[in-house]
Amino acid sequence: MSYISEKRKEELLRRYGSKKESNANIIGRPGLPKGPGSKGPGGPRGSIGGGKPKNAYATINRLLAYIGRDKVKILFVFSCVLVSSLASLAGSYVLRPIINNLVAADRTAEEKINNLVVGILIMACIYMIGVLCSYLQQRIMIGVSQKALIKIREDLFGKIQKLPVKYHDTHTHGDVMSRFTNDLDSVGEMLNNTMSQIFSGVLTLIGTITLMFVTNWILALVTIVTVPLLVYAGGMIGKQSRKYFIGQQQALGAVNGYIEETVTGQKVIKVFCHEETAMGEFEFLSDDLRNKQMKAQFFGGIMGPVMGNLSQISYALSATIGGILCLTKNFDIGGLTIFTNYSRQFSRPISELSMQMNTIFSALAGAERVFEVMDEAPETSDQEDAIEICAEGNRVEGAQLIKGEVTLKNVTFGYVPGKTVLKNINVKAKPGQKIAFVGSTGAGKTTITNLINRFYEIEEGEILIDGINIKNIKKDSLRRNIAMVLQDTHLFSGTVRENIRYGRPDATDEEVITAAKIACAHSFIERLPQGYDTVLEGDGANLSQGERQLLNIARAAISKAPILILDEATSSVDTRTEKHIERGMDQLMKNRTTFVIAHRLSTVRNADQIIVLEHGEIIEQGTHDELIKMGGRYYQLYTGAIELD
Ligand SMILES: Nc1ncnc2c1ncn2[C@@H]1O[C@H](COP(=O)(O)OP(=O)(O)OP(=O)(O)O)[C@@H](O)[C@H]1O
Repeated sequence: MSYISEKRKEELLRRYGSKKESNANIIGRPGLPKGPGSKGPGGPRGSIGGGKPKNAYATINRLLAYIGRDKVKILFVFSCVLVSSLASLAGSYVLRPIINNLVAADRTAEEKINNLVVGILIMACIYMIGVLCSYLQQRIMIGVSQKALIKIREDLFGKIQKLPVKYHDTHTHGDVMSRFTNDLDSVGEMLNNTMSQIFSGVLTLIGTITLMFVTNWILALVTIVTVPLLVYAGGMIGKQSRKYFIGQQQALGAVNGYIEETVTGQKVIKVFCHEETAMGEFEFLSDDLRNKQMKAQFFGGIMGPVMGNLSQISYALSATIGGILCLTKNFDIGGLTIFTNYSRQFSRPISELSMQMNTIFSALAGAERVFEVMDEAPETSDQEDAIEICAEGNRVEGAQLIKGEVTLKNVTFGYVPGKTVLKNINVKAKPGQKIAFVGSTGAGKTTITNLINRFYEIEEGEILIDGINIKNIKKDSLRRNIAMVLQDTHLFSGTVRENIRYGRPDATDEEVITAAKIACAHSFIERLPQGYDTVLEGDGANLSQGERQLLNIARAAISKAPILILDEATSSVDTRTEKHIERGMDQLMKNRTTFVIAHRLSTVRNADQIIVLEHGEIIEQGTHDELIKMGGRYYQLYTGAIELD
């Protein structure tokens, strides 16, 4: 194992442990072992931070609202829990007359056997009813909780679709994913088992104590003395196991986060020969997980034995005092037998409830994280009088026809308050014109395009399309009229044809091919094994970066939007291909108002206007020839006197 400094160790734990909570879900997550008699699938599996929920009461109410949609079924489930808990208590209670009958001196052997058979049959019936109710309760509850969970998942997914781009820009994918996986999992586990287990536990506890008092109040008082001890021990062990369980989940998150990063970064690791370092760091994180896991599993595992042993104290006490009462106070043997049974049983619900606290806490914390997303402000909704727009080639009834003139008037914008990214931007693009933005990295080029399609709202200035403020246009309609080719090429799982058609779902097969031809993608698609029907895997991993980009261009080409935004659209195709698709691009841009962002200045030479941005401000503006004549920044960039940095 290669040497890892203490500082790096701390860094690994901090960085990966808190980074991607979702990662805890990549590889199986061990839960705590089952509590004694627990019906659940193990300990809590909440989110890593699964500490205490912040507002448990409100969260429970919201969860109940989801579950409460099936009121009748819930009522039935609780009735079943009630009957099965009573059956388990009554089953033991029947033992009393059976034993008393067996030890009675005034009965014949035949009478004893008859009574025994009847007693056993009654007992069997009671237990059968209990088993049936447990089965029904389990089946129905799973149905109800799964339905509630699906609804929560749908609501969450629906909300994600409505969140503004800003939300996705400020939250890691891992964080969003973890709400769908870890957090919803732990909520599901609680809904599946915990609710009915708590109810059954409380009922069994109350029932056992009541029957103990009914059987013999003196013995009951003796047994009750041990309750505080049981509650204290259960609480203490539960607290410890909760603490170590969170540590275990964090360590697991760290291991999985490290795996994810090294698997996705395999090429870079190989290029820089970091294999051994990666192995060493992984072993360190793995060891840390093992240590924390051992503690978590230990505390999870000792709950049952400790509670069991403590309940032996009350068992021994009640057996001794009960024996004395039998001899001196006419206490019946049957009564003593069932009492000792109850005193043995009675620690079970307490330890079960203590174990459930882990699941409940992590599930409520998970539910809170889910509801947190649901409560996020959605994208600003359209104004009531917002209008629809359409272009000549794609007329929509009732929509205002636009030609595609785009005007930015005194636009000032910042992503975060106090940090201005764009300062007083004024641009006027006439219909069909090509406007190019050039400038160094971080100058604000992409930001301008983010504002035109309202990914972000501007505070100062206005953006107009054919004189209409974009705030007065329905967002859907606005975006339908702006086609974009983004820097990051994203393709969906599906065929090449489906991916191109994403730009306009009602496009015909011929239109798909025409669009591909415009983007110069047709010839490479033809060479694919199934041509247009080739299925793309994992974001188009079976294509080259340039080919992916050509599909993105085809997707924009198929749309009939009058405004086009090309953000580094040809950056990932080689110069030869770029030359090749130039003609296609010209055709794509024909009759469309186009905004081009390009690092290669040769591609923007023929633009109607070139806008040079520096630190969010326009420093030069004009045609290529004008700017060259001016001999300023653009001239320097173009002649290579300075480079874009
Ligand atoms: N979502 C965001 N939140 C906060 N700041 C951002 C965000 N996106 C961009 N920025 C900042 O805004 C500034 C302009 O970014 P922008 O992406 O517009 O630059 P660009 O000119 O397109 O750069 P490049 O040529 O590298 O793509 C940068 O300083 C960047 O750090």
